[in-house]
Amino acid sequence: MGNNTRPDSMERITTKELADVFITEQVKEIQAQVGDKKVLLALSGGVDSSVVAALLIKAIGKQLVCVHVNHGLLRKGEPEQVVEVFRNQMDANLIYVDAVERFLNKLADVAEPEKKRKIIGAEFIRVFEEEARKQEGIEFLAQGTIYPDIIESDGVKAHHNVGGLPEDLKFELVEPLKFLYKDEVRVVGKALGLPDGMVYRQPFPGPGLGVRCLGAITRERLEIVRESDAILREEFAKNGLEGKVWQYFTAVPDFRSVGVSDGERTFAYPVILRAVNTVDAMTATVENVPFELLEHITKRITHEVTGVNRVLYDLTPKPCGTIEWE
Ligand SMILES: Nc1ncnc2c1ncn2[C@@H]1O[C@H](COP(=O)(O)OP(=O)(O)OP(=O)(O)O)[C@@H](O)[C@H]1O
Repeated sequence: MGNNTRPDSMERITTKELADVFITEQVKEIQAQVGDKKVLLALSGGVDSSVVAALLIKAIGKQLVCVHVNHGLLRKGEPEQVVEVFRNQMDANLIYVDAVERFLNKLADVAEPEKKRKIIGAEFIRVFEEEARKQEGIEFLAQGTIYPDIIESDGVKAHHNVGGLPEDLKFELVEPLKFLYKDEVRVVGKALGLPDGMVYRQPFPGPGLGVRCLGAITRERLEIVRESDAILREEFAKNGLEGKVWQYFTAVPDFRSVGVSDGERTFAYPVILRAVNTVDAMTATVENVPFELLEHITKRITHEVTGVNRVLYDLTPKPCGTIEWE
């Protein structure tokens, strides 16, 4: 597994120049490690795996096989962005797996949050394993392990990422970011030419929108979560809150309430807005979003998203709430 301690001499990567030096070094190391063999990577479109992908494309081009799984729980526009950036712009070897039906069928009628998370995690490994078995001659698995992942696991565990693959698919690991902190990963990503929307993306839970579509997931409510989240993100970006607020999203409960629209009774879902700031995710405070902006977002969501008749703003800090609802 190699050494897992960041060398004391390693300078913090804060500028493009430092990032370029890191990239040049890593390209050489990756080429030396991999030779002419093939490398597999699960590419979520999140910062870590995207930066690993861009680095490996630079080092070994089409010897890298990226697998992106659309499990139906990604944010609006995300799968399309992965295809656009990696397949169209970087000419990567990208396998796009449409597994939406498969995941949603498995999740039907499952309301318990931990059970939902387990199903999503297990199904992800199964889909990834199937794709891995279709490939010939893979010898390496690239992972977006970063230094906090190693610190959190005391350097003992190889990593949380695509752990869980069966024994016969235990490839040698390629982990070029394993000594970097998140801010350094972003600087490297920018130097590699990844779009800002990818490099500065806010944290997104592994099970995706699945834990924001509260209770048993339905296609109707999942669409409400996705569309309302897109409106919230658009408005935060327009109003200078993107990059300022640590995390913001919408959640949709599994009950409806009575409302009125054009003189007619409605019976529709509420959308909960959440916007929080934190340093270490152990505690969090609620962002003081201007009231007029909350009103504007409420108006847009209730007018533009079908099946919604109320919008609520979650004022709960952590503790006693958690950041996510499930
Ligand atoms: N939909 C997906 N398609 C392909 N790979 C995925 C997908 N979701 C997660 N992964 C893989 O699992 C890893 C861990 O996912 P997790 O959601 O915990 O994000 P992370 O550790 O913040 O990494 P990232 O920033 O790359 O998303 C990712 O780095 C990626 O390799």
